[in-house]
Amino acid sequence: MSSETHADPTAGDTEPILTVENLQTAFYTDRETIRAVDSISFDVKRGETVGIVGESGSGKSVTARSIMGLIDSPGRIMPGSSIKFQGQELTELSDAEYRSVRGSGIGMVFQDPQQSLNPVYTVGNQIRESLKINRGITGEEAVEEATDLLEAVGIPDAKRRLDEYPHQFSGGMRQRAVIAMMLACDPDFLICDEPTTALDVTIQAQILDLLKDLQEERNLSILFITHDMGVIADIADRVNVMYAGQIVEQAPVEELFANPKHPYTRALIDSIPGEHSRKEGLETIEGEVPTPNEPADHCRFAPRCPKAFDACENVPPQHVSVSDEHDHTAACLLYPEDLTESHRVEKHLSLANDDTEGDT
Ligand SMILES: Nc1ncnc2c1ncn2[C@@H]1O[C@H](COP(=O)(O)OP(=O)(O)OP(=O)(O)O)[C@@H](O)[C@H]1O
Ligand code: NI
Repeated sequence: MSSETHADPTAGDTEPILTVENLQTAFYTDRETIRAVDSISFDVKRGETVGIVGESGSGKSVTARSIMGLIDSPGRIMPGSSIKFQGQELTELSDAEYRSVRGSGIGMVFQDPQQSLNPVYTVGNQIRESLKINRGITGEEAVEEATDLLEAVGIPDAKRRLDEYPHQFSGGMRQRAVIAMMLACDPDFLICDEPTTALDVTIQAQILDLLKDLQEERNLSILFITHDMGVIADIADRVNVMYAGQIVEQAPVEELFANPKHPYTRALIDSIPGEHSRKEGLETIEGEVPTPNEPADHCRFAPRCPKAFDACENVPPQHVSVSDEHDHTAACLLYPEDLTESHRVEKHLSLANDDTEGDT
């Protein structure tokens, strides 16, 4: 079950543009069922940047691909999952309807710009093609619009560079060109999956600044995916921390860094290079994310958790509020802190039962 939102109903702008509820995406391989995304819920409001952070294999990209309608066999979005974009249920769309959402409503920027650019066409050609298909703009008007877009993403000498091929662009400029191509669809929503991971830190900072500027100018909503807590601190308004297919903590960004609650979040923060580590000393997290190939009837982080106790192995932690002031939840049997251990365990068990009843 999702937590109640406390948004002021009169404040139209705080209405979510994207609401993901109970999203489950599984891959059915010969050997096992991989629950890559295992019942996650979060939303994104207009004009804000929501982050998803977690180590490799935690399910970040599968979440993005699920929203974009890009899950192919042997993957499947399970019944009971809901992805609402601007009020429209995306999980029920036909392929053709989904293509039109991708062409106008939602744009996606990947880590590797090559994935979005075709090496045999000039950059200008590709932007003009997108303008034609998605907005019906052609001819001289398209050339002008394409030039404006390259300028908007900070590519110098834009008019000339329209005639160049992707390989003539540096990595950072190529990623800017991809962002320009996404903007050609005039999207309301941008999903960025590790867009700066392949770039060196200076260029990375420039791209993050560009995204912030574009967001402000165009009132874009952004879902930003990264494994890098430093990048999250820089760009996100609210953060979802993901582990083995599940969201383990949700909070506004300052609150998350000031008061991290889930032991996994603490470990992630402590592993930021240069951050002086906490007394409890978890500078790096030992081990790796397990493949989520079993039902989540326990805490998947327990084997790596310094605070785990017996119940963590057989009780599925549920999201509980961990702050009086902020919209901040953690799925961990250590909370709510003011209860005794046995009462906490009881509370999580009862929330888990409510949840399965709600699903049937
Ligand atoms: N096509 C597929 N077939 C089988 N399993 C898959 C497939 N795609 C993803 N998975 C599995 O889903 C899980 C989540 O993968 P995902 O790519 O979403 O992780 P991620 O958080 O994006 O990691 P990274 O930081 O490495 O990009 C992994 O266990 C992965 O092996
Ligand atoms: Ni990924």
